[in-house]
Amino acid sequence: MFKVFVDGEAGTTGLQIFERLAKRNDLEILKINPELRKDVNERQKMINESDVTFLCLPDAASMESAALCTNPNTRIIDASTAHRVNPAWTYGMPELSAEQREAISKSKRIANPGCHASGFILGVHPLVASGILPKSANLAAYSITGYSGGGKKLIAEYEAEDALSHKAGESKAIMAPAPYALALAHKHLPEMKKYCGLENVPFFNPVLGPYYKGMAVTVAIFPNMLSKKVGPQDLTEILAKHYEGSKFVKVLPYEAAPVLFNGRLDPTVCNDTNNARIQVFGNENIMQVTTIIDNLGKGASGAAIQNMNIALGLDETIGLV
Ligand SMILES: NC(=O)C1=CN([C@@H]2O[C@H](COP(=O)(O)OP(=O)(O)OC[C@H]3O[C@@H](n4cnc5c(N)ncnc54)[C@H](OP(=O)(O)O)[C@@H]3O)[C@@H](O)[C@H]2O)C=CC1
Ligand SMILES: CC(=O)N[C@@H](CCC(=O)OP(=O)(O)O)C(=O)O
Repeated sequence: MFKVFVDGEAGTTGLQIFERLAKRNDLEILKINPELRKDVNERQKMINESDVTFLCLPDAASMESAALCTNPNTRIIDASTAHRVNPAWTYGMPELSAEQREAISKSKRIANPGCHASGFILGVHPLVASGILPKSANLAAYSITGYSGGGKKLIAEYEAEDALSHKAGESKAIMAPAPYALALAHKHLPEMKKYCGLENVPFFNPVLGPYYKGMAVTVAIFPNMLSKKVGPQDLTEILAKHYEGSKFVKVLPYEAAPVLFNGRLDPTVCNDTNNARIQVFGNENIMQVTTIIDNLGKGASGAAIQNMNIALGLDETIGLV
């Protein structure tokens, strides 16, 4: 039976991975003494005893843990930003291509994608790969996210007693959507650029909402960016062809007048699943590609489990909905 260790199991991502693993009877979960969970020697022992170790830690601690691994058979799946554009690691997005899936299945070092980056890349990569969107395109995107994306610290801020309570006529900054990363240097930009094959760093504006989880990443597409004249129906077909047969990525049909939640987009529709839903909106004069995921699902823990399944040669859907 494969042995699995979660380094950082007390954190937001770690806890979700741990909960998903606990339901499985095909794996043995290595448990660390909670009092020793930050002890380097104890972590080193667990990592080297495991067939798979998930790193659910801040970047510096992830790099430290990766360096502790000396067992050549241990596969490391890192949820942090530390190794995502490091060529010695495999980017954990099997939906990029058959080659990427194959690379993940053979890799001992897998970098799990960032949540915003997952939404962006799933929507943009197939358009670049098909040639319809040139690599030189200057893209602009925004992403609406729940506060769990910021881990324990942000959750505590949003869930502080009374933080989200609201009376009519009373304004509270925390109740309003909050754009951040305003220096336009968000930490997911390098992976977005690299794995979409873009020449230029995109404009990217994440917006934090006063709700726990769920994410919608939207990219603007102007006709003069494209290599030939196409409309939203054509972009939908390119995306649908790329994700044909995908277990988790669904491309919704194009509708000129989409049926949405009271006329609005619902960033929570993929919550508690490992699914991504992509839809193209607009008309032939201006379009947008929107990808919805659970930031803790396909944006973190779900993707990590999917990568583990592939790396262990198992059915990629085991333990995931
Ligand atoms: N939340 C999300 O949506 C996503 C998060 N990620 C990434 O996953 C990683 C974990 O994030 P998240 O779960 O949100 O963060 P949290 O802050 O919720 O959890 C991090 C955990 O790591 C523990 N930790 C910190 N330093 C060490 C150390 N030196 N040794 C052992 N444990 C340590 C913390 O301990 P303590 O409990 O004492 O604070 C905490 O339990 C980060 O790199 C994050 O960027 C990736 C995708 C999405
Ligand atoms: C709401 C919020 O703060 N979200 C985090 C991203 C969460 C994520 O994907 O994390 P890593 O790239 O660190 O793995 C952010 O935008 O920095």
